[in-house]
Amino acid sequence: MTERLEDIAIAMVADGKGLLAADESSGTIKKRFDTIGLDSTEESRRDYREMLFRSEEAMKSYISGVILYDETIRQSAADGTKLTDIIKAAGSIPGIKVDAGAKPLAGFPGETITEGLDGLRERLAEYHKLGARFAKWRGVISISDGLPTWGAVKQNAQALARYAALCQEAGIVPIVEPEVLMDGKPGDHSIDRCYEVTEWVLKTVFAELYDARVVLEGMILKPNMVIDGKNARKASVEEVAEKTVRCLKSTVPATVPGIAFLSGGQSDEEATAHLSAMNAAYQMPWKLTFSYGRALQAAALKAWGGKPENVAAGQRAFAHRARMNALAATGGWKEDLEKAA
Ligand SMILES: O=P(O)(O)OC[C@H]1O[C@](O)(COP(=O)(O)O)[C@@H](O)[C@@H]1O
Repeated sequence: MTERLEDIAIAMVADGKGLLAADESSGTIKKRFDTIGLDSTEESRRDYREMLFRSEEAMKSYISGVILYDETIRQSAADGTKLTDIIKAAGSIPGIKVDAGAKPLAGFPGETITEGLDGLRERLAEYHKLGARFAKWRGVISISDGLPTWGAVKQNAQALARYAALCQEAGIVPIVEPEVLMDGKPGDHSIDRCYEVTEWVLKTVFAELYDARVVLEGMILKPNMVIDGKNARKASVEEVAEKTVRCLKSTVPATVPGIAFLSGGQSDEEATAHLSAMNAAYQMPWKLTFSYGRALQAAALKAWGGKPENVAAGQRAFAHRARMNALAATGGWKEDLEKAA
């Protein structure tokens, strides 16, 4: 039976479910493990991710898909079961990060271009065999005086579009992630500047997707929220929700089935509150859910602390955050639920 891209995309944003971004590259996972004083080794990375994927209740009820890293999609659990089989057994879909990271963009000081297009067709064919049914590529846009430039916005959008077209050719749903950083340097930009840049970036990305003949029904968008820079004042939850929804409505075609936000350095509860406020207050043509890395994992990582005896505590922390975000995906999260837990 052939799997239709449209059906995979719809399943990825099923009601009250969202994506777990567990695709930290080696450098990023090392940074995360440093916070709990744990060495990043092939085994510790496996143990950590196995703990998350074996959180049965959370995976079955709240997580529609998991974004994996190249190492993880090939890894097996301590008992020899493939990690992808654990994910599938929970009714969740394995996905894969296929970009090779953001590298300095020649001629554009302070800006980056995401690499990884060379050989991508062949890699996608292999990932499909390994069980991946969706992929992810992240373009990174920084805000500072005079940045971003048109050159960087355009080149990142073109790379995202070429990646997305290759994914669809391979029967893989592309998650298109153009991230306007909130925690870049200096990070003191206002929410209105974030709005302006995000709108520009999304308009450019959808123009490039159109030129590349990407089928919008078979993709998911992973954007940043419209939010103040990390070192600026903090807008209210209502303001973030209103500006984010307005920006998305003016840039994202209604045929896109779903939008799954990145958390980008927001605290766990902020990321949940913002998502819930959008879903509670606005009518939208697409599903709005989460594809969080840090905001889904930070509490679990801390509770686990790299110790086998803390696996159950880590899983409880993960299940709680997954449930809170699943509620937010339908607008039903309340602050009291955090306190009660
Ligand atoms: O290691 P990388 O490639 O820099 O990716 C960083 C992370 O950014 C994300 O795109 C979003 O994560 P956050 O929700 O933590 O911002 C994840 O999918 C990914 O793991």
